[in-house]
Amino acid sequence: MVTLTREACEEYAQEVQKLSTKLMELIALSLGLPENRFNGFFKDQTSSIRFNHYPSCPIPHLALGVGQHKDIGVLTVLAQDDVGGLQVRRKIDGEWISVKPTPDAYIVNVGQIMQVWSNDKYESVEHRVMVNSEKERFSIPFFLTPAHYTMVKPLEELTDDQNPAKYRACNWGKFFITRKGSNFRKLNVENIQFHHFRVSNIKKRGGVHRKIRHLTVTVSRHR
Ligand SMILES: O=C(O)CCC(=O)C(=O)O
Ligand SMILES: [Fe+2]
Repeated sequence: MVTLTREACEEYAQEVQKLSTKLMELIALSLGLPENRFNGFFKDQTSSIRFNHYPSCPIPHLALGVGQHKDIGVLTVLAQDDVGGLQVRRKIDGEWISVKPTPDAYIVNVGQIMQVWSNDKYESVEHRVMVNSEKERFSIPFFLTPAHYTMVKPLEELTDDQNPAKYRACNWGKFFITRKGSNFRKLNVENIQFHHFRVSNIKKRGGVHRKIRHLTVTVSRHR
């Protein structure tokens, strides 16, 4: 039995938000942008935290952990215990690769908004969670998402004639509401995705960009 107080959750949210701001500054620099380039998007951010509990199951492959998906936000900062179960999909062969839990480390997933902002320079990774046959598992993802009024589109500094925008603009608030409202209702229909806003028929020009899909960040935790 785990007891969480509101104060502990709020304090945790504030700290992980600060970490996310720092990560966004580093990502901005990695894209050749000013350190504070993303700050404005998060003034009225809609970020959220989820507390996941995965009970054990003697027949894990018949149990639903979390089905395959790509996170839709900007970044996900995931704290997990030492049980394991998170798997990422290797793009070249579609193989599911287990992410071994590293003590005192977060898993940072690139979300689809980051993919759009960077015009595919960063790429969101598909992942899923398998449950464990003996042990229950806990994880706490922090989903960094921008203000609801943000129009999500490739940053102008990262596009030009040689490298045109690969996505049309999309209002984050509307996208989120549409997705939430349709979730799990129509299992045979793909939920709204950012790739639906991809501009079709863009000719590939120039070289292949290096894709950055998955980061592991080690942080010291206050005990
Ligand atoms: O529990 C995990 O390791 C990941 C959960 C997840 O992918 C999600 O909540 O989006
Ligand atoms: Fe996820």
